[in-house]
Amino acid sequence: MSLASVLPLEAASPAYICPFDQACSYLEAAAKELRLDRGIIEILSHPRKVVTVSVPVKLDSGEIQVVAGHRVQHSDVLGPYKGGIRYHPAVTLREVSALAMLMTWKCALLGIPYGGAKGGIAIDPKRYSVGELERISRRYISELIKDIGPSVDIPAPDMGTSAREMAWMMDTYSVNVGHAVPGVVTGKPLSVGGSRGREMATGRGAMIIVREALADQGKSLAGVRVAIQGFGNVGSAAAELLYEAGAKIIAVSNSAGGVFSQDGLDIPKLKAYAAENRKSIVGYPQAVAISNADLLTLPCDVLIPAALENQITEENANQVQAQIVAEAANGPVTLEASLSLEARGVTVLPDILANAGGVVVSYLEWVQGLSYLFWDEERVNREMEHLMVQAYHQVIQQSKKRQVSLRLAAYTLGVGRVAQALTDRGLYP
Ligand SMILES: NC(=O)C1=CN([C@@H]2O[C@H](COP(=O)(O)OP(=O)(O)OC[C@H]3O[C@@H](n4cnc5c(N)ncnc54)[C@H](OP(=O)(O)O)[C@@H]3O)[C@@H](O)[C@H]2O)C=CC1
Ligand SMILES: O=C(O)CCC(=O)C(=O)O
Repeated sequence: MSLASVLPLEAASPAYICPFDQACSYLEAAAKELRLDRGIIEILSHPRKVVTVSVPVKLDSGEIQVVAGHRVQHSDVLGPYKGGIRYHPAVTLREVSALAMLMTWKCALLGIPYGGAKGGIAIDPKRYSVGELERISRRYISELIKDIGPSVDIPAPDMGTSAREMAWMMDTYSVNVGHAVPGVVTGKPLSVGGSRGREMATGRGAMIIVREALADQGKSLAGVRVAIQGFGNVGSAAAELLYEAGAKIIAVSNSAGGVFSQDGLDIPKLKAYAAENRKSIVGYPQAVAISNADLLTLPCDVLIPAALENQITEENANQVQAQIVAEAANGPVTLEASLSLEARGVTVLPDILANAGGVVVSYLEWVQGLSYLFWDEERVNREMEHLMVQAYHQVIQQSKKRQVSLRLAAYTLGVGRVAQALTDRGLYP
């Protein structure tokens, strides 16, 4: 039985690519390669717990609106559930379920003692005031109070959320239980027990993985031409760090479109422009305007999709000109597109590896909080880099040993570790 029979069907256009079906296909492929028992696959293809809550919010106008909030806990075989909370209009239960499953494999691949979860609310945060977002965040977490906790399920930021929302959530949880519980969320501001380095962590992790992949091809970051889709937390941090390392960032984009410069964008100037223009990069004077679709097919060495799922599909995969595609977003390349890119010799660095820097520093934040001892940024970055480089080499080794793609190598490692723990714990009926 697949989850399709458990999750309600959501509005589907003919072009709809179900993220949960994609996630299950990856699981199936890894399980086949590992010759896993059907019973184990059955367990792992179902989230352990799916919670949907109604979140009533009083808008500034006085009107009451009710939005749906989800939290999907895929697996806690290796430790507490872990994963971000997304605020985006396209959030669906199937998407959140897929992202929760990816978190399970990501944490296992990186060797951090967590399971996988994800949360989401189908709102466009740009359409709400700060006060409304605070009320939504607090009510959502109040509704989930019995399902989360520092040793149960630890949320973190994802698209549309940041340290600000994590502080509200930490406060709401703490007030509910009667004492401060910083460990209930990660990605918090430093003032309430956040970790140095968390804000840049996902982008930094992506930069490290790209650097390692280039090194394997006898190249360095210096002078490499990079295009980045998405200029939010992940995309802008990756752009900044790659720029500092000497790469030429020739294009970046956000939901409104992109900017391109043949000679490379001045990323600090572009960030300053975005800060002055309510995060918008559109209209940046020292570049040419391009569309998101154009960005993906630019001639460049490295393409970093750092926004939404399903951006590179069967439709445009054969137009991608980059030699390396680093999935800083979750699920930006579909299964079919991945196969098509790999068949052309393009290196696809899979999401559960390329964007794991965020959850690794979340783990380091949690460890620091639990031990009441906070590190300087240099130490946080060093510990993160160690885990990222180690995972990268494990994936490369696995890929060579099994003669499979990097994605399948990463999945076999993640899925294999969870399956092993499941069997050792005796949870396999
Ligand atoms: N934050 C984290 O620590 C982690 C995030 N990720 C993944 O990285 C991705 C990005 O997350 P994050 O940077 O945190 O999110 P943010 O909300 O900070 O930024 C998202 C960026 O994507 C842009 N965007 C949205 N829709 C589109 C579109 N249709 N085309 C092009 N760009 C678009 C946004 O543009 P605009 O500002 O105009 O809306 C914004 O620039 C997600 O897939 C997330 O799951 C993975 C691991 C950890
Ligand atoms: O930092 C975390 O705990 C989770 C980050 C996340 O949601 C992700 O890696 O997709």
